[in-house]
Amino acid sequence: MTDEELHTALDQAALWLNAAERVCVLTGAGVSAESGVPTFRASDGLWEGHRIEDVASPGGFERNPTLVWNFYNERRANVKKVAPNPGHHALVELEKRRGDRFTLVTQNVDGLHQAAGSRNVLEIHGSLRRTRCLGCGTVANRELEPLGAEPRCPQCRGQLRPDIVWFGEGLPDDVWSAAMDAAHECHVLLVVGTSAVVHPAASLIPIAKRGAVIPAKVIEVNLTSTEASRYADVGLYGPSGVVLPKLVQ
Ligand SMILES: CC(C)NC(=O)[C@H](Cc1c[nH]c2ccccc12)NC(=O)[C@H](CCCC/N=C(/NCCC(=O)O)S[C@H]1O[C@H](COP(=O)(O)OP(=O)(O)OC[C@H]2O[C@@H](n3cnc4c(N)ncnc43)[C@H](O)[C@@H]2O)[C@@H](O)[C@H]1O)NC(=O)OCc1ccccc1
Ligand SMILES: [Zn+2]
Repeated sequence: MTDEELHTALDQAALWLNAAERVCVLTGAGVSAESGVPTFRASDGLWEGHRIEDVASPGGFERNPTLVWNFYNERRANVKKVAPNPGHHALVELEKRRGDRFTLVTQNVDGLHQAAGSRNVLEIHGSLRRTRCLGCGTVANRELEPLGAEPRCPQCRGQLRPDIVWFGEGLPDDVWSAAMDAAHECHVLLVVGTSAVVHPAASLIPIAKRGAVIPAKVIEVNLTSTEASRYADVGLYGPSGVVLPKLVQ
């Protein structure tokens, strides 16, 4: 996208954003790429030669919990080394201007939105920072402290798993229904750094497009066109760490 084209698209997007009463944002791995968190696509969906769907799945955990915990401990250790980027901070600024008429729905489990200062964040795929006990069900915030290959529950010594939504698992009802409501009621949906391939997360885009009262304006921010592009009213193609600060300035 030429600078001229990006400039024109930014003007249009800013107009819709400023006119919108309710704003919803959907983010994916791309918003954290400039912080040094690898995206799924960047690794061709593979980790150490394993298809991510195999590692990030209940079956994978049953077969080899140590392998799965190594996968997540490696990602926890990496997130501990990185910081939010200007894209995360721009979304914090956007929320400040909107207060409770702003909802940030993220597919990311890295917690970088909250680390940047975002408040109304819906983690529809869970978080690297939480564990869930398969014995007593306790969900605990363990931040990014090292957890070892097979962590046990401090309460009941039960087996712990990451509090993350794996492939083939349903999303947490309360968080998912809040996300659907936010998409349904928004006037602008900002879709940032997602390939929009994974479901049901990607279905938030057509939900917003249908809209409760009026169809939402969909603004896509990505390095390239995606499965979401057919719903986009305007596309801002460039690194989100560069484009988002321009959009909210
Ligand atoms: C692969 C896909 C086709 N498969 C699915 O969607 C499956 C199956 C399925 C269900 N319904 C369907 C309908 C159609 C087809 C398939 C399905 N869905 C499920 O299994 C879901 C669960 C899905 C959630 C899985 N967990 C994740 N994450 C946590 C784990 C973990 O993280 O370890 S999904 C995970 O992958 C997805 C990766 O996508 P992105 O984040 O978009 O990242 P990606 O790398 O793909 O793209 C990055 C983008 O950024 C851009 N980019 C890069 N750098 C930048 C930059 N600098 N700036 C801007 N943009 C940038 C790139 O261009 C690119 O576009 C995210 O959602 C992420 O959270 N569960 C379920 O259906 O359960 C049933 C059920 C229902 C009810 C009750 C019981 C059971
Ligand atoms: Zn327990």
